Amino acid sequence: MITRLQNVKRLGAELGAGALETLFFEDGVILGWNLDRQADQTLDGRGGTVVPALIELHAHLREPGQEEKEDLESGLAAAAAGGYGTVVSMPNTAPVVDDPALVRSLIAKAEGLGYARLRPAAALTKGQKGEQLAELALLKEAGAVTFTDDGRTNEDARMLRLGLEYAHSLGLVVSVHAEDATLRADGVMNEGAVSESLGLPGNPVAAEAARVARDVELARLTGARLHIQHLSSARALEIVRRAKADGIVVTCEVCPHHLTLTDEALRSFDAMYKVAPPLRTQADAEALLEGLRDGTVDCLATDHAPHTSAEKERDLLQAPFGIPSIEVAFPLMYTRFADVLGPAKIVELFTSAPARVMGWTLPSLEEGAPADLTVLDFETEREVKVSEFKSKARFSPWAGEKLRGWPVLTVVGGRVAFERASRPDTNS
Ligand SMILES: NC(=O)N[C@@H](CC(=O)O)C(=O)O
Ligand SMILES: [Zn+2]
Ligand SMILES: [Zn+2]
Repeated sequence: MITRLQNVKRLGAELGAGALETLFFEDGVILGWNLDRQADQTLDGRGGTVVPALIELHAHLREPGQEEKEDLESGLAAAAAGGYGTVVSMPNTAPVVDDPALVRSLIAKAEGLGYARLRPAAALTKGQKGEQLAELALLKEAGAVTFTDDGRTNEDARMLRLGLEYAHSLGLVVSVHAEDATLRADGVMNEGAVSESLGLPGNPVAAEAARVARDVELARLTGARLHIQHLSSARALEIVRRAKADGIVVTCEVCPHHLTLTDEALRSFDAMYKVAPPLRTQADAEALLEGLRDGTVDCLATDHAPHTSAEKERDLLQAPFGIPSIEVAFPLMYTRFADVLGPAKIVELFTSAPARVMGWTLPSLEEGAPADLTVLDFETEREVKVSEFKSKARFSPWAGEKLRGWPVLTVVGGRVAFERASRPDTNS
């Protein structure tokens, strides 16, 4: 079946300046632009800008075992609504994804849903306990794309060393939640002036910086590919910057919440803002933005971490860590930072950049590439409405904010995975 996607612009130097073009694809593969071909189906891009579908390297989809928070269907539908065509899911589920059969069944189930593609991360250690390596080769064979004990920290340095070496021999990246658990202790927010004034237990920047320093040394030792997840502090970023200058193979991601929120938000005592690593200071957020600008930060990832409203309504000491953001990440980053970074750079940070981190073929809209694409509307301002979320987590730090850059059409493997109602405020 041939599909034509009409009325779309390509991302050029000047936003909105390009001519309206038509992109053709057949059976999930791009045929080319403006062809003289008959089509069986026509999609309308409504004047939006078409880019390769976004790639998410870090999302908690909670299946199996925590479906009250999220499941594959709600999580991948939410991802498609956020413009993503590919999602790397975290393995801190119940049970943990440390079993090749589970990896296979998750991928098979996701394929049947028709939303974003699932490319699961598997646990680095059995049960994410840090005691024994998981069966990395078999997990890779089953479809796991990276190994991580995210949700937990890699306290045993020797185990991480072994994991890095083994993963490297398989050609895969190890992704780490870099916080020293003993230093982080029972901290519920960033340790600093705000935690002191609120009398809440703090988690110091040193917990992250010290762990990043250790892990960078393990990357140096092994020559393996280390990816640091959700980097949150200026200090840790500086360590990555120096490591890169030294030629160490290390990559890192930052999350929208660490760029747009600070520990001041905790003055509300709202556990919605409780996340690991914690929201830091304005100076940290600015340093992360500079890291994006100068290339020290490799890509954006959401760390979409849904929980039930009941869980997040508990007090700060009791509530679980995590902020969901997969449905708003792109418009949020675009609206806040297009003037600093430029739209093309922001798109890159959500597309080629994560692919490069994982060592995947770079996404493209040229002939022969998979028909995974997203149409972005840079013009229409729409409000963040949690009632419209596909995610089960119907709360957001950005609820009520007016944003631009919303995905209006997401196509995965040539099939429509998401389409937004054409006018805002018509359906709610
Ligand atoms: N980031 C979080 O605050 N929470 C994540 C775990 C994690 O990413 O470490 C979760 O699974 O909820
Ligand atoms: Zn983590
Ligand atoms: Zn995470």
